[in-house]
Parts: sequence; structure tokens; C-alpha cells
Amino acid sequence: MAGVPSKYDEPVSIAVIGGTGIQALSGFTLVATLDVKTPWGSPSSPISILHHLSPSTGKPIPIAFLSRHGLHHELAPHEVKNQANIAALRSLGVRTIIAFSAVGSLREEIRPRDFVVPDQVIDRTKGIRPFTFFEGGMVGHVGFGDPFDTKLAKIVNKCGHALEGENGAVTLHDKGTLICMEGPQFSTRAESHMYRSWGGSVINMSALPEAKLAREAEIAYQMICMATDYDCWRGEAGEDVNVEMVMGHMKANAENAKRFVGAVLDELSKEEHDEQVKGKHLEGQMKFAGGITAKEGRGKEAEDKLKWLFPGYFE
Ligand SMILES: CSC[C@H]1O[C@H](OP(=O)(O)O)[C@H](O)[C@@H]1O
Ligand SMILES: Nc1ncnc2[nH]cnc12
Repeated sequence: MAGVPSKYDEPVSIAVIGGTGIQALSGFTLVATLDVKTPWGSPSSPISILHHLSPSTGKPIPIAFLSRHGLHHELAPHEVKNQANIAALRSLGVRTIIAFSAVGSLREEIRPRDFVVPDQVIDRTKGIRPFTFFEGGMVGHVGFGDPFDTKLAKIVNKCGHALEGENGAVTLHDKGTLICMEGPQFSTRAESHMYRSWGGSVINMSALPEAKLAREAEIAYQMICMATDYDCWRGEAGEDVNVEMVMGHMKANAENAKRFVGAVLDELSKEEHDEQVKGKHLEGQMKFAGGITAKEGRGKEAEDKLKWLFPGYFE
């Protein structure tokens, strides 16, 4: 954009990833637009650096914003540049990600426009998306028992519940199992029933590998889901999901999504969360979890890429 700086020299700890219907984050001051290049290519969109005024310190804190499907929703779920997105954010200093997603509800009590902060994921992607930074002669294994950052989830839930109290317009479910399917076609009715029998609460196409790559990159990650439909399991009791339905609810509820993210950023900008936001609890984990391969067995290209991502880890 004309007149907006293309550089930002301070580290940025917090990022927001926008999904369907959230291609930009309004209400914040745009201070830079960055075209970051990574060894995994360019991210899905330029990264906007926005200033958010911390209500507790009165100082602006920088937030990185990235649009998962591109600026114009031109990337299908399997085309999202997940490795480049996460690598680019880490290279800016990001250690905390709040990711938004439009989801189908698999439970009667999760109604369209309700928010869900999932605590578990079932992977139903088909292995066609690049899903790790550790390959090609650099092997690493990281724990994923809790796919979302449990401390970050507590903060997000506290903010969401406070909004529930404010005017009753927001309903938040503070846990749930997210099914991440491949897409881009929606599920069959048999699949939708099967996911319900597995205990699935909501379904989308984009939590993975985003959350896995964030974990590998030592970034605390939490997805905030907004229900837009009942998928197709209700049969005659309701209309099957379609894009119009998803977009309609996203648009109608955009103000609540904005209030939610604003409340989370207000909370995260408090000094008491400094260590959490900077991902201190994750720092260094990949030095060991990602350092299995002996030096003489390393693939040169993979090693160079990982040295870019984790300066000083694999010398
Ligand atoms: C447009 S409906 C399917 C689409 O919506 C969700 O996108 P996102 O997670 O980025 O909000 C879902 O995952 C699918 O990509
Ligand atoms: N029913 C659904 N299935 C998968 N992704 C979705 N995103 C929104 N609704 C969805």
C-alpha cells in the first residue's frame, strides 16, 4: 500500500491469523506491510503490522496479521502456505498466535455464531499438505498431546467469557474437539455422523498443519472457532452447509469476532503475560527435539533451512 513502510525493526511477539471472512483486522493502526521471504517461499499474504494501544500500559504494542487464504481468499485449504506463514511469523519474533476459523458445528448445543475454543484436534487431512519443518535429513519429533497452548487457552477463554457477560450476544464453548478435514468439498452425511460418534464438536479444513507447524516453531497457538453451520448431519432438521451460509454468519458476527480479538489483545498486552506471550515456556525445545540427526547425517538443504528458522540451534 502506498506510503506504508515495508520494514519494521522491532520484534513482534503476537500474531493473528485471519481465516474465512477475516481477510483484514480493522480498528488498529497499520504501521507497516511486510513481504517476508522464507526458505519455504512467501506466506499466504503480506504481513500487516498493526499497533494496538495497550489499555494497561498506554503504550502501542505491535501485532502481526496474516490472511490464511490470501488477501482475496484465493488459496484453497490445501493450498495455504502453512510452512511459509509460520516461518515468516517466527522470523519476525512471533511466539503467540491467535488463529481464527469458520467451522461447522457437530453438536446441537453449538449454534451458528457461537464461539468455540477447541482443546483437541482429530487429523482428517490426507497427507497432501506439507506438514513439518523436520524432513530431508533433519529429523525432529515434538509433543502434540495438547495441540493448543493450554495457558494461552485459559487467557482466551477468560476474555471470551467476559464478553458473554457484557451483553449476552456472545456464547463461548471453552473446550471441544475439532475435526480438521481435507476438503475443499464438505463432508458426506456418513462422514459427518461418524465425526459425531467420535466425539467431534466442530469441523474445519485449516487447523492442520498450521497448529503442528506452530508447535514445531515453538509458538504458543490457539484457534478461536466461530460456528457458521451444522454441517450436514441434521438431515431433514436443517439445511446442509453451503458457502453462502458460512459467509453470511461470518459477516453478521464480524463485530463480535472483532470485540473478541480486541479483548484478547488487551489481556495479552498486560505485563503479567510477558513471559507467556514471548513463548518462554517453549523456548529451546526444538534444539533437542529437532536435533536427533547426527551432523554427518544431515541433509544440507534441510540444515540450512532450519538454521534460518532457528538461528544458533543447529551449529
Ligand atoms: C468457506 S467454508 C470452508 C472454509 O472455511 C473455513 O476456513 P478458515 O478455517 O480459514 O476460517 C474452513 O476451514 C474452510 O477452509
Ligand atoms: N461444515 C464445515 N465443514 C468444514 N469446514 C467448515 N467451515 C465452516 N463450515 C464447515
